[in-house]
Amino acid sequence: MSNPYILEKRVAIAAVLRACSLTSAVFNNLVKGEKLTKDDKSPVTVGDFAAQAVVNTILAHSFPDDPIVGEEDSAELRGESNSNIRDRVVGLANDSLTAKLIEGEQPAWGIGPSASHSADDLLDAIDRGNYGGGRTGRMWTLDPIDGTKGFLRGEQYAVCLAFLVDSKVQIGVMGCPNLPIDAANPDGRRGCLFVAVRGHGAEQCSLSNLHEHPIPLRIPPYSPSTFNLLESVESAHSSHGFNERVSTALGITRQPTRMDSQAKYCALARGDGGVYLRTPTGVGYVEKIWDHASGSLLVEEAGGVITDMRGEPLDFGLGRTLGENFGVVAAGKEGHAKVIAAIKKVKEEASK
Ligand SMILES: Nc1ncnc2c1ncn2[C@@H]1O[C@H](COP(=O)(O)OS(=O)(=O)O)[C@@H](OP(=O)(O)O)[C@H]1O
Ligand SMILES: [Mg+2]
Ligand SMILES: [Mg+2]
Ligand SMILES: [Mg+2]
Repeated sequence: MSNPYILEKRVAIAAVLRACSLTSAVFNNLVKGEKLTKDDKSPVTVGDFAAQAVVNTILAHSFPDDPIVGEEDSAELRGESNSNIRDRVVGLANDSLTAKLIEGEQPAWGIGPSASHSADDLLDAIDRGNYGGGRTGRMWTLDPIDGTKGFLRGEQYAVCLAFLVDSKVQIGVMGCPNLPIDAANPDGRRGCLFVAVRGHGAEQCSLSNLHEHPIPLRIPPYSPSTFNLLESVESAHSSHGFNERVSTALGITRQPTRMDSQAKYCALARGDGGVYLRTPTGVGYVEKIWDHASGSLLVEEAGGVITDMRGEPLDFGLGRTLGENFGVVAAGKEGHAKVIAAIKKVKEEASK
């Protein structure tokens, strides 16, 4: 069957590409004071706000009735005390939206030299991401910069956009500006785009040229000598201690790969690492749908399996969070079954 969501895919790719150019430019010119701290103490930069404004503006042009669950909102930008940050966000978003069209892009998508927007329009565009989520209908979810801490360190981050129908992810697009194109050549060229369409597979190509080196993604069969963990850099986001016990139970000898953001799902999908393992740190944090939606489809379309730590499917239909899931395990089929069994064993030992 052909992909029924061709336009959604093309628009999503255009939006993520523009957001990636924006975030790369922000990183190269980030100046002190362009970062805020949110109520949960996590950082947010002008790049996160501007990228959300750009993606949501583009989505609103093609799909005006589609709701969006986006990570950021504009409240902090509306106060006078942050007017310098607001001006910078507006400037960055307009630079991105008005950049010249590249092959395949359409002016009707709200982009191109005449697509400048007012500050109010762009703040409202950010707030189009305030949708509460839900079980039925069409919906998008966006993480304009996933791994903001990695972004600030100059390490891995990802612009992540997913399209869902009846709470099932149909399209996942992820831009990873700092990820090496060839995992075997970590010092080589960087910047990858990952695209997954349900029932139609997953592929990687270069961010700077979509026709360059498109590679279909397939998670390789389980192999004990190469299998290892992909885990968060931040120990507050995934329990490194629990993960280590799972690793020992599995007899893994390789060190874990610590990487920020959903770039971990991308690495897994191209066979660079064995299992994405995210285990709660015990602070009652509930995972957000935008942190996993696009990555989950990438893994599934690369032939893998993704569940929570109990083996339950991720439920994207409960609102803005994965309210009933506990941790995340994603791997090839055989590796996934082994990891779920190892988690069970570690938990049983801990409760003795
Ligand atoms: N306590 C806690 N537990 C679990 N997850 C949390 C927690 N706090 C934050 N977050 C979310 O983690 C997102 C960053 O993704 P990763 O953890 O995979 O990357 S990192 O290595 O930790 O940077 C990060 O996404 P961004 O805010 O988009 O960077 C958060 O949504
Ligand atoms: Mg995130
Ligand atoms: Mg984010
Ligand atoms: Mg954040």
